[in-house]
Amino acid sequence: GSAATTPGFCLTFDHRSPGSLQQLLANVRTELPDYYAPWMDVAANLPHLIEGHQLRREVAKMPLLSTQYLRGHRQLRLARLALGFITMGYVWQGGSRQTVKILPRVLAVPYCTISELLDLPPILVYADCVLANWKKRDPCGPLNVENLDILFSFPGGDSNKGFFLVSLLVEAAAATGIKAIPMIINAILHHDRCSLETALQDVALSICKMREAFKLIHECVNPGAFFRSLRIYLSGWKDSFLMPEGLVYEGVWDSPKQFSGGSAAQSSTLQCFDVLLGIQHRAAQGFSAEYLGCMRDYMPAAHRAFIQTLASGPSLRQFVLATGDAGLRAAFNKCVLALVDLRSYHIQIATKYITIPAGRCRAEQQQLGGCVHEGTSVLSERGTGGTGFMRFLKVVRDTTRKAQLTEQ
Ligand code: HEM
Ligand SMILES: Brc1ccc(-c2csc3nccn23)cc1
Repeated sequence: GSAATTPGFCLTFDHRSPGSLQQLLANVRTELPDYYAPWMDVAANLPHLIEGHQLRREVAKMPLLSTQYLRGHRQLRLARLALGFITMGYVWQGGSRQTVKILPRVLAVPYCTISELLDLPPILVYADCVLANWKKRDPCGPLNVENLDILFSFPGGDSNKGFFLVSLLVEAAAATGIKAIPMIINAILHHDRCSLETALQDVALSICKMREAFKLIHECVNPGAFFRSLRIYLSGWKDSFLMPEGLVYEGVWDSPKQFSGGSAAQSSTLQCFDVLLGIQHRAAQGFSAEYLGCMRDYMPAAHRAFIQTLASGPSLRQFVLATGDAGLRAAFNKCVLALVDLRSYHIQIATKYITIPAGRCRAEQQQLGGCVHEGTSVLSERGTGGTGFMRFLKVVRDTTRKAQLTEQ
């Protein structure tokens, strides 16, 4: 791997290490030993079982399997992915009206055992359903929408696939920018302005490519399907009015536990670029600064460690300012502005896919007098037409914009 080696400060990419950022691109193994067929069959059939109201019956028939036959990081990630989808389906299959308060032991025991081994919370996270939920149709083919498929899905049809795969492609576009980070740290430690400027240009280009990949969302995700179905399943049970105590993990803990619903604040790449550029997000409308920080506990341990190491390393901002070099300042600001553009584009997407359908849904509600079930994930702002998360997204975008370096 590439490493910035100096006493006391070492940033490495070990392509072999589990959870490395490169793991995103390595083909996830799509099969486990047959012994785990009961999990894989239910997870692979989830939309059908949920729509047919058979999921609970299927889970009741499940044997309590041992996790000892899982070999290595990839199999643990795949087993966790399958159990995560089943768990979310099991809790939310009845919408917000009949939520489940107890996760049966045949799911809870192995799910918590594997989550403990992977140092991840026993709830579906971004690293599961975006980073590990894909396979190439043709293993030798390219990493693009035509040659990719997701492994597991919730009800909501192809919009699931679109949402998860487009997020994956945005992450994949970030890879070159992430790889430039050790070079940036190295260049700072060696006062090498030329290499630093080149590496910053790589980061800016990579973030522009992320925005390009983002455009695929329009042809791959249908707003209505997304808003109505998928987002409920990403909801969590922390500070949730639907599950005020949280979820009982039967056979694991005897009191209910709370865990946050899925959020892309769990994406390590955006948090890496924020830390690299010294962008600190402070409290914003309902989402406190620690919200972004807490979400690091919902990332793979290797990603969390990488961000921590980056945050404790030399400050790029201070270095660029100290040189007083206009070229470096310009290269730095190009990275910041690329991030602002990406977040602005993302806000347009969130408006099209949540705020507008939410408004339409509320109008229907008023006519029908009924009340559509609302999840509790940030993707499904209750009743407020999404002002909560929208303000959060705008504050994060505006904080990014303020991070530009001005002439001292
Ligand atoms: C239909 C498409 C999408 C919708 C409706 C959507 C909606 C949202 C919402 C509501 C939030 C704020 C709450 C939260 O963290 O979950 C959010 C955050 C976020 N989303 Fe998405 N999103 C979409 C696609 C994407 C894609 C493709 C990416 C690419 C990686 C992405 C990256 C992020 C990031 C990084 C955050 C955290 C806030 C930030 O760092 O700016 N989103 N999104
Ligand atoms: Br779990 C889970 C967590 C996050 C996401 C996701 C991918 S892109 C995006 N913006 C907001 C959320 N989000 C999907 C599943």
